[in-house]
Amino acid sequence: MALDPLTLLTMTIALALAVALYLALEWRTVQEPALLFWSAAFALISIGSTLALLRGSGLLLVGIWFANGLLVASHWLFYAGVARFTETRLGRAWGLVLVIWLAMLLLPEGPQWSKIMLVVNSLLIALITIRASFLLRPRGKSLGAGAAQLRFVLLGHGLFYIAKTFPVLVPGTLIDLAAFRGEIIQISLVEGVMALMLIALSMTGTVRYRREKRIERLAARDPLTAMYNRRALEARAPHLLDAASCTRPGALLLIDIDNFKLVNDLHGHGAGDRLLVALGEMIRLALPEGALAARLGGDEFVILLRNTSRAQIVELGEGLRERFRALAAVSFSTPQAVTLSVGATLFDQPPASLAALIEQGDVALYQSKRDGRDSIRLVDRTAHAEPLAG
Ligand SMILES: Nc1nc2c(ncn2[C@@H]2O[C@H](COP(=O)(O)OP(=O)(O)OP(=O)(O)O)[C@@H](O)[C@H]2O)c(=O)[nH]1
Repeated sequence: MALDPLTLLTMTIALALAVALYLALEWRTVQEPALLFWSAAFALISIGSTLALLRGSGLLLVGIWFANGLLVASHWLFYAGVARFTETRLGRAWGLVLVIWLAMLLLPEGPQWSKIMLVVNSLLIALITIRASFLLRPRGKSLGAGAAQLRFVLLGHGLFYIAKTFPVLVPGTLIDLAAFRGEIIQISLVEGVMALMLIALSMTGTVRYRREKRIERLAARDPLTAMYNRRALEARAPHLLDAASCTRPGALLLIDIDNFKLVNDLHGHGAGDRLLVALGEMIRLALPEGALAARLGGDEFVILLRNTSRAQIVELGEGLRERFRALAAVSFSTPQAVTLSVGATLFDQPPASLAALIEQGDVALYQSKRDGRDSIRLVDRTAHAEPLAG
């Protein structure tokens, strides 16, 4: 069954309106501004297609030139949305597209002008759409699977609009925008309906993918220090722990603030929070390449090292201990010094689990606390273990 242009146009109006509403609702949940641009773009397509119905009543300026112009404007909004999504600045030159569109409102009617209108319109849409697809190319960090889909859908849509200009330029091709007749119009409408669905699907996919990644990132982080939390460490540790061997031992450093409660009690919880953030930053800056760090909770932090040695553990632990002691001393006055205790364990066999390793670290940490705090205790569990170091 062949669908006539009017039926296709009516389908376009309904579909574009539904997509505009859907994207607006999606925006309410996701709060991604690109969705608002895209929703407005689909609303414009719906308005433009409704106006296009008026050409049958002889309202050619509104029904053809203005309606087709809205199609250009809607693609421009697609592009603005993609620019927002990819955090790209829109150049001023892109405003020219709207100027050309306004200028086209002045075109007189007639089949020849229909052709010129169609070519200029198509090239503008192709330019905008291909540029939008270009913005979605992978750069450094991936924009995700949804963005890759959107990129190819927009590219295909742009190439279709370029291809559309070729038959228009062949002498004798029938294009009568006023009577709404001709094969190109028919093909354009079918492509339009398909593109509407594909673009809308890939747009929501793009935004949802980013949202899921953001939620994943947030779920992996401790909100105060932005370090990995225990769950994130558990997910990432096995890779590092399994790499331990006699020639490439691994280590865990369990770090706990001494007398931290005094900071909270005497200077307020906010001061305690600032100290935790400062320690997190200190750890982050001291972290060797390939190491992992996390805040386990409260005032307890952990570092996992790969391919390390006793000397490296002591150097790292002592460095942190000294810097933290100096920082706490100048920041807060307390009856007892606010310092760091570090319990470390060196291993050359993959441990049974991260929890088991943390338990071993706890034993060393307890020794430090019991012996007066402000120190590092190391338990060497390698085959060539030397006596405990202090
Ligand atoms: N400011 C702040 N305090 C916290 C946070 N989480 C836990 N705490 C506090 O950290 C303190 C940790 O307690 P402990 O480790 O037993 O106290 P401590 O004074 O460091 O004692 P030692 O470790 O034995 O030296 C408690 O007072 C908790 O209320 C947080 O996110 N922010």
